[in-house]
Amino acid sequence: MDTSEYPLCTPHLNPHGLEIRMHPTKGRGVYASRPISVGTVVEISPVLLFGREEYENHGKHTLLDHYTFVWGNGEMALPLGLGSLFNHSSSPNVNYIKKKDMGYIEYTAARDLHVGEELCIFYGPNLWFEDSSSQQICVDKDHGKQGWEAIAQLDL
Ligand SMILES: C[S@@+](CC[C@H](N)C(=O)[O-])C[C@H]1O[C@@H](n2cnc3c(N)ncnc32)[C@H](O)[C@@H]1O
Repeated sequence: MDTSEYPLCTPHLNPHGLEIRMHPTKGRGVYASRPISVGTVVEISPVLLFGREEYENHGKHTLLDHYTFVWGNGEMALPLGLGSLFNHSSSPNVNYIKKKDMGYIEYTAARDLHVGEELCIFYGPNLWFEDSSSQQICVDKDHGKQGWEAIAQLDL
């Protein structure tokens, strides 16, 4: 994914001082500028929903496919706000829960977070890119069928 056109740091208003910064290999990511305690709700992202047909015929053939979460019943959800910018970690420091009835995703600190630390979520076991945080090579050649869909299996 080419993120070279983005600035190194993007202004963002967040009550916990989260910042959007450019990581050398992962692209943009979300970082703590202040200490954050375990259990803090760090972000609430309303979602933009795509129906099964629209996503199958259009969305999944675009950049959207790097950002959408499986929502259920064939629907896919694009988090608006910081929710689209959390990178993946196999040992995430942020948990999330899909509030399907309310149409948003809530992200919570899984442990105490330190200044300068990147906030990451777990995308699932089937990645479509090389995970540069763990140095593990884990490329799914058929990510259109898996990738984010693995998150639905976890469905917190
Ligand atoms: C939801 S986006 C996250 C925000 C993205 N970094 C950006 O700048 O728009 C998912 C994409 O970020 C990149 N990414 C996320 N986690 C990564 C990781 N651990 N290692 C390498 N790339 C990662 C991959 O290109 C992936 O398709």
